[in-house]
Amino acid sequence: MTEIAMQLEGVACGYGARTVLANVDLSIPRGKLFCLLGPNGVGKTTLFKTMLRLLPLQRGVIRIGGEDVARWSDARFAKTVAYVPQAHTPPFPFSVIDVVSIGRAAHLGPFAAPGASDLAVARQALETLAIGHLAERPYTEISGGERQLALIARALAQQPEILVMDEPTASLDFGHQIRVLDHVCELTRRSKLTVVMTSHDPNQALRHAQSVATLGRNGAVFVGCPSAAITENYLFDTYGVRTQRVAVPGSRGVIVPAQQD
Ligand SMILES: Nc1ncnc2c1ncn2[C@@H]1O[C@H](COP(=O)(O)OP(=O)(O)OP(=O)(O)O)[C@@H](O)[C@H]1O
Repeated sequence: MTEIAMQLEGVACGYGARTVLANVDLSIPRGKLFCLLGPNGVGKTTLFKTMLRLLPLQRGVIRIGGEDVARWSDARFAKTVAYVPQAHTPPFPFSVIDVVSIGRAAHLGPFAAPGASDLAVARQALETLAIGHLAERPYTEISGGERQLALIARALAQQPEILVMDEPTASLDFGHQIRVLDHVCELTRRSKLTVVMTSHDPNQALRHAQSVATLGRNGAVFVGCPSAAITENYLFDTYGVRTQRVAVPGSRGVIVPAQQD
């Protein structure tokens, strides 16, 4: 039986009196990569922020390991769940290694500074993503893609059980897109890390995810294996484009725009 890392039951989320998604039920399997697909503005980030307790839950329950997280302390939640937000512009010129070391905060006592072992974990996270050479550079003076990689390194340095990533590869070059997702997939197998991410690329979900949730324009959620969830009908209904899946040996295939006559 599949073990569930995170469960959403009848979740409603939104801003103030406005509800963006009204009734979401999701079971996110432990030790797998779970990808949420959906059009712009449908509510993916809003749902993630609610799952991360950054927005108040309007209705429903969110469980981790079967426990209602509303009862968890912030410290326990921070040790368990790491978040890679969409790339942002930082206010202060911290060095990259300082930014990544912030990921260790959840493991330190109050007011404690990162020690040598924490810095080693942070450096390892940078090396893993092939950006060790940026360690001493000011975070404000690196490229958008490099900043995105640093935020992923910060989340990896946190050594969470659940890694939530909102469009983690949006500003990454082709090679980094594949390497970052290959690496987190490897962590799902090796360390039973659970990865929950959004993407605008159905091929990314096909290649890397074991489970996919598709959000329709009406807020309807379908969850299944990538091949069952990412159908030509879903892509047409959601994005208004005709596609076809082309068979590629050794993979789940590749989705391409359908030929226009
Ligand atoms: N801070 C906010 N206050 C009020 N409404 C917001 C806020 N942020 C987003 N929204 C609205 O909530 C809805 C869902 O936005 P959200 O950012 O969750 O969409 P998304 O699916 O992540 O989109 P995208 O793929 O474009 O990133 C949109 O209508 C958006 O305009």
